Amino acid sequence: MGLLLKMKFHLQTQLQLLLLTFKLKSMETNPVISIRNLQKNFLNGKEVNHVLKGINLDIAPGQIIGYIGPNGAGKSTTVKILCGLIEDFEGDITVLGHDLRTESLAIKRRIGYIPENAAMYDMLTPLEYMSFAGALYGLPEERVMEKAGKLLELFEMKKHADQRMDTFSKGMKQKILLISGLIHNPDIIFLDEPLSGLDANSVMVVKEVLSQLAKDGKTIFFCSHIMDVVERISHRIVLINHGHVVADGTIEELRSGSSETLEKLFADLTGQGGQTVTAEAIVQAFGN
Ligand SMILES: Nc1ncnc2c1ncn2[C@@H]1O[C@H](COP(=O)(O)OP(=O)(O)OP(=O)(O)O)[C@@H](O)[C@H]1O
Repeated sequence: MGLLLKMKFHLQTQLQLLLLTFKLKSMETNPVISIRNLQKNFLNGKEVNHVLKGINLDIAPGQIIGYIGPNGAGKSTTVKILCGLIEDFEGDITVLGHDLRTESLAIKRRIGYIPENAAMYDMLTPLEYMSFAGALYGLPEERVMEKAGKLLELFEMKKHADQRMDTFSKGMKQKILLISGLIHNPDIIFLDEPLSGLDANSVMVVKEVLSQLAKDGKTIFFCSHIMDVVERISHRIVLINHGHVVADGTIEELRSGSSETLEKLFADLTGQGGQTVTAEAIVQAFGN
C-alpha cells in the first residue's frame, strides 16, 4: 500500500472514530424530552385550577421514568401534553428534538401513547384494530400482522385475535392497547397506569417488556400508583405534588441511604402519612 493510501486510510479511521465519539457523546447529553417551566391551568366554572405550576425535566434516552404523585396531581395531564393531546399549555417542550408546539405531528409519528382508559373501537377484533392502528402510521400490512402476531402470543392473547373486543375484560383490552401502542416501534412510550386491570402474569410480562424496550434504547415514561413496581423498574422516579416536582432521582438517591420504601417516601413528601387515622375515620363514619 502506498504511503498516500495509508495516510488516507488512517485519516478515514480517525474521522470515523471522532464521529462515533461525537454521536455517543450527543446520545449521552441530548435529552429526548426537555420540559421548561410547564404550566397548565383548567377552568372549573369560574375557579382556576392550577394543576402544573412550573415543571422542569430533562429526560435521557433509554431510561424508564416512573412519574408518580397523588390523585389529581397532574400526571395524566403532563402525559397528554407531551403526547400533543392538550395543546394549550405554558412553557417550552421539545420531544426528540422537535418543538411540541410547532412540530407535534413529527413527534406523534415517533411516540406511543397507552392511556389507562381509551375509547377503543371494540366492535373490531384485535387484528382488525391493529391493522387500523398500523394503517394510521402508514405501515405495511404484512409487517403489522407479523408484529401483532408475536405480541399477541407474548401477552397470551393469540387465541382471541379474531374475537370482537366488546366481549373482552378490562385487562384484555389493556393488553390490546399496549400492543397497539408499540406496533409502530416508537422511540418514546408513554404509559398511563399500564398495569391497571392486568393479572399477575401480565404485570410480569409488561415489566419485562418495558425493561427490554429500555435496553433497546427506547425511553419509557409511565405513571403508576403501584409503588413497588415503580421502585423496581424505574431508572429515575419523578414525584409531583401541588404542581411542582418534589422529588427526582434514582430510588437509591430518593432513599438517600435510608431503607425507607418508596411508599413511605411518597406519603412523607405528599403529606399523606395519616392513612391509619383516615381509615379509622372512614370506618367510624360508616358505623354512625
Ligand atoms: N379536561 C379537564 N378539564 C378540567 N379539569 C381537568 C381536566 N383534565 C384534568 N383536570 C383536572 O386536573 C387535575 C389533574 O388531573 P390528572 O388527571 O392529570 O391527575 P392525575 O395525577 O393523573 O390523577 P390520578 O392519579 O387520579 O389519575 C385534576 O384536578 C383534574 O380534575
